[in-house]
Amino acid sequence: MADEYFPDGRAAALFASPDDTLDVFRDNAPGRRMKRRSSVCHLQQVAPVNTAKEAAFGPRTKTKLRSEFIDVPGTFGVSIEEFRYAKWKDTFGEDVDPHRRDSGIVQAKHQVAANDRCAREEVENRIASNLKRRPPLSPLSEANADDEDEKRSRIYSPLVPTKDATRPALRNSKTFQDNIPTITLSSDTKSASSKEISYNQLDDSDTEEKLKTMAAGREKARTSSLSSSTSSSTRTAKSGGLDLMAENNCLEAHAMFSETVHIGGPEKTMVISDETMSIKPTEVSSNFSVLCDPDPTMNLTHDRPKKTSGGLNMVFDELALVEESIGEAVEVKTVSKIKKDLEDTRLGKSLRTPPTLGDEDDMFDDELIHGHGFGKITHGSIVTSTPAAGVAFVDIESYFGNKSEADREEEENVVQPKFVVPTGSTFNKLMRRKSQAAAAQAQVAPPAPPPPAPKQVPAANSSIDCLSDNLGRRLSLGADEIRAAIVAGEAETTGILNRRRSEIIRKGDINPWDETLRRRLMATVRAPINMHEFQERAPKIQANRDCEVGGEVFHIQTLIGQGGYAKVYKAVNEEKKVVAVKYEVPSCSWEVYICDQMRNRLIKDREDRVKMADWCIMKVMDAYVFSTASLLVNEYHEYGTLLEYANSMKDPNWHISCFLLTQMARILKEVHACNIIHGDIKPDNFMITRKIDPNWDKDALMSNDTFVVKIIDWGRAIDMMQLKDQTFKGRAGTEDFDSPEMIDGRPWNYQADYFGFAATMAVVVTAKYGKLTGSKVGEYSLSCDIKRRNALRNTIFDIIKKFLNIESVNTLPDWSEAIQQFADFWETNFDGSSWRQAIAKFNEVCDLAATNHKQ
Ligand SMILES: Nc1ncnc2c1ncn2[C@@H]1O[C@H](COP(=O)(O)OP(=O)(O)OP(=O)(O)O)[C@@H](O)[C@H]1O
Repeated sequence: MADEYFPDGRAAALFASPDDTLDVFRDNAPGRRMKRRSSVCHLQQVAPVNTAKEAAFGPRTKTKLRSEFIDVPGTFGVSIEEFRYAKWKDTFGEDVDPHRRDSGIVQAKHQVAANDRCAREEVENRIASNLKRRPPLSPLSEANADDEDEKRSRIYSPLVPTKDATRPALRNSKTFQDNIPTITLSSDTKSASSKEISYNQLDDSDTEEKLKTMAAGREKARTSSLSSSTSSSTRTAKSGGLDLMAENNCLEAHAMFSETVHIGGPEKTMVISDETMSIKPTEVSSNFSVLCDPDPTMNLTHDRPKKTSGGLNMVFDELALVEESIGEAVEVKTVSKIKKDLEDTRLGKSLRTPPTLGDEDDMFDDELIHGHGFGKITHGSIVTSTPAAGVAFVDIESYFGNKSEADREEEENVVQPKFVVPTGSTFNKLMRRKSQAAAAQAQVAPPAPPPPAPKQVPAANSSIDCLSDNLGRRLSLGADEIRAAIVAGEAETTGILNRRRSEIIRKGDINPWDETLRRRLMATVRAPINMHEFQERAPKIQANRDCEVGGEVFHIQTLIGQGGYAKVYKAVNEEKKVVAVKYEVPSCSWEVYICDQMRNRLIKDREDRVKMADWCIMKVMDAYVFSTASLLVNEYHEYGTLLEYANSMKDPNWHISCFLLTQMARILKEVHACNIIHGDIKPDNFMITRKIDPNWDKDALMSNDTFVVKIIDWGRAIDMMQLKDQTFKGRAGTEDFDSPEMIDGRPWNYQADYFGFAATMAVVVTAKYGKLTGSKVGEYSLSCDIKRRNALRNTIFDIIKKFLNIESVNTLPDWSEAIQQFADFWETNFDGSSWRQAIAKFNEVCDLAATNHKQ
């Protein structure tokens, strides 16, 4: 192509290194995701085009390198290695050694010797012959070179140079120059040692000259590099197997800094972390999140592998499979295609194939052999909002430094269990809620006698066994504690047993949380600008420690929340701003995507919605997505969640309830209008963002300037934009927040949020979870004890009834009607002085929460 487009022979000058050629295929078209990840391209993508005079990188931009090379329009000439190195130096307030600006390890000048020229010729011949041998690559396949296989075959540099990275180059003395052995590098690593390497060194003046020309522009730089017959490229060679950096006497630097090193065949990936280096085969990991159905009629044997906490709440049921119907006709073409693909994936006996219960033995054998998916659950699988597919297995407990169940049991054999079950009511709350670390802190429960030791629990009861495991997964409590609670009669088992049959996603039905589906949907839009992806393992995170991610240092202060899927820490960033860092295992780029989409769709063509987006929708400031976990940096909200508010405010004035519920309904109306189902609406997923201004009056109810709640936790959201009218079957997964449709096994989509809203209303007004009653549409209700004196009582009951008894996906209630009901009531019954009293009380509770969170 180069020859075709540059017939005057300039091609050789323009494409001096293989990476230059790769740049040609860079797919940077607007609206498309950046595919190519060579260092330069990556930099081009991440570096903002800076039209201002000020350097654009980071708060403490001291590194000249940035302003010279990165912060210029077009941004060429600096490798990611240098950028990382510069950032690393910057954390110590240091600049980059000018001698190292070019390749990182450039040393004394090397006079080009005759044998160097020969070596270069040989190298070029080799490239030419390699190119001839290989079938021509289409531009498209080059552009897609960032696909999974290609990624696996790369090695990524550590974020900071290893300790060896700063040692001087091995060959830098003048005397050495005369005796330089000549070795030619080849992609054939086996024979590489027998080949000759050509060393090509630059001296300081050369480096300076190069820096200038690079800053002046790529074209000039290339021309000058041709004339001086030296290459300033530090970028890595790929397909041709040649890395011209070898010419720069940087072989060792390459190994340490290079973003990509190929070793052996494509099946081998060398992963370099900060301290370790291991070679592991490509892992195709699948986690289809299959749970054990607690139904004893499933004939599960007791010697089956024991499950511990983790996994997701989907059960494949053999009866359902027999009477399987493929679900509803899918109208949208993309949906049917996706659906077919998903089915193919399953039927194609891939690792994602959910085993039927009829093949249960095989299923276990198979997975134990392969050591993935279901087999993983036996080791204590991951609880996640995102069904984990394609990620290496990570035991969340050990990841967070907790003990495995096996370890615990071993310990229990030696020491008597000492955990204390809190009193009934508090414990039952614990059983129902997952995310209440902060609330729990505030409540000091009196100790109760220890429950019977887990060993004494009749293990033969598979139903209870499985049930406890299900609870363990759902509620993030230790299975032992739950089992003990069940034996002690403290756990609510009936409701769960009743709901058992709905824990099914039948073969052929779309799983809205399927990772493949999510990836396809994500691939249709550009990646969120604030998402930074890394192939390395995530750094561990601990309170009172600093944590460096993507060149940014956070001082982690305390754990402020722990959900089933993540731990949330309060942290301080480099700008001394307090932030919330959500550490999720495995990594969840979906939440970043959906927040980004939600915001974009909300404000699209609607300037007036920006405020609402800012106040009401979780905004991910930065997302660091690693291979094992993700860190989402969000604004920190000191006033806690609606759950904490409800706990502190037992009998709230109707004004404040009406104010909060109306805001929730208004937000959800917009969420649905953006074709997004949140999927996990509950009081602990609404953060209180600010106190209520005592000057706000009657019109505050419907104003766009008075929002005080924000929806967080979008990990279970469903993007209906492309799944238009699609329905699902199966449970959403949060105990007490599964809608009647899920329980009945009826098709659902937006009903999940209607029910979540109804259940949240009950908590906000009564500080208790309502229990779902009734067994068919028309009869469903929530048993919640709203005080008779609460003037809003009837309105709330009316809305609950409507939202719980939705005939079908085609008769979804209108949010506007519910909002209007609240507004009408407010209008008729508003009393200024009660409202002000209610505000004072609300603000008091906020202050209390803020004080608690500070401690
Ligand atoms: N930005 C924030 N500021 C303050 N606290 C927060 C913030 N984000 C989350 N939290 C706290 O952490 C808890 C858990 O967060 P989140 O719901 O995102 O995690 P999760 O693991 O997805 O939870 P769940 O199991 O409820 O789905 C929240 O309920 C809240 O108490």
